[in-house]
Amino acid sequence: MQARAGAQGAARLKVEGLSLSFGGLKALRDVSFEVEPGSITALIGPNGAGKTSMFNCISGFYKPQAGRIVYDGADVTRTHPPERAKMGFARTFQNIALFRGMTVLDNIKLGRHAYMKTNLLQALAYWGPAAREEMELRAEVEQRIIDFLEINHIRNMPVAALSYGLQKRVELARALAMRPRILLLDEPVAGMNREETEDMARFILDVKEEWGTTILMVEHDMSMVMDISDHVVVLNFGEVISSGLPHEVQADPHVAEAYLGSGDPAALMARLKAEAGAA
Ligand SMILES: Nc1ncnc2c1ncn2[C@@H]1O[C@H](COP(=O)(O)OP(=O)(O)OP(=O)(O)O)[C@@H](O)[C@H]1O
Repeated sequence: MQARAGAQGAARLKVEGLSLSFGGLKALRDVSFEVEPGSITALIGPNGAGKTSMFNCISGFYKPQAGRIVYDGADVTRTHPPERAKMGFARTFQNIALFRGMTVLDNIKLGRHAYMKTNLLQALAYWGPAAREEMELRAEVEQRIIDFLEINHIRNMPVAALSYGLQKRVELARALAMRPRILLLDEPVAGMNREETEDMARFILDVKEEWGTTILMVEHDMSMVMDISDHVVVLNFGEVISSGLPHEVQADPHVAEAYLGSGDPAALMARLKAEAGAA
């Protein structure tokens, strides 16, 4: 399949007994879960549950005091973010991290180049045809991503001129340009209206289905999480309190308790759906 050629095979991620403290505060306590290759796994939980801390451990920004992060069988716990990027990790950020004055296309190109040690012009001069082939392949992948995410019409526009929803889409494009084996999405639909949320949910599903990429996302929009996830992990006060299929987690009284302070799953879903509808 043409689109699948952009990805390099889905990765399996295992988090084993991870603990992280900030001084006396335990942000994560003995957290374990697994992200199956080619799945969409959602990490959810109330504010302060430890989701961002977990994400930062997985992408290498935080070093946990205990536990391991195992990527396709290799312990990557102590590796730095650029090394993880080379291994196939790519992420988006809660607050969009794009170069606002630059065009969409240049931002997408930077996603790839940021992690290259060699300056591209030098590479061209010294390696000649091999480097040119790599550049051509990269341009082809970039164009495929632009077509895939339906952003061809804005490719030469500066990011600052785009709507919030489109900026989030460009961030996804930039992450995809790294040809990731695992994509980490930090609140991909936060701040979006309903239509933008539905578009983004469709693109995330398409990335999984057409590229076969493993996806782990942190997200507060419960109806979107329940619609597109294969597996949901729930954190509360730094601990995993539930995990399973979306409908299993939805029916788990521990989850309702954590969000609502009551053990009534039906009341929880009614509230979360109302919140999603109001967004
Ligand atoms: N850099 C930090 N220094 C000190 N404490 C921190 C730091 N980052 C997070 N914490 C604390 O760790 C706990 C977990 O926070 P974290 O941001 O991981 O939760 P979260 O689930 O992502 O929350 P939210 O949904 O509000 O983003 C919180 O009590 C938070 O105050």
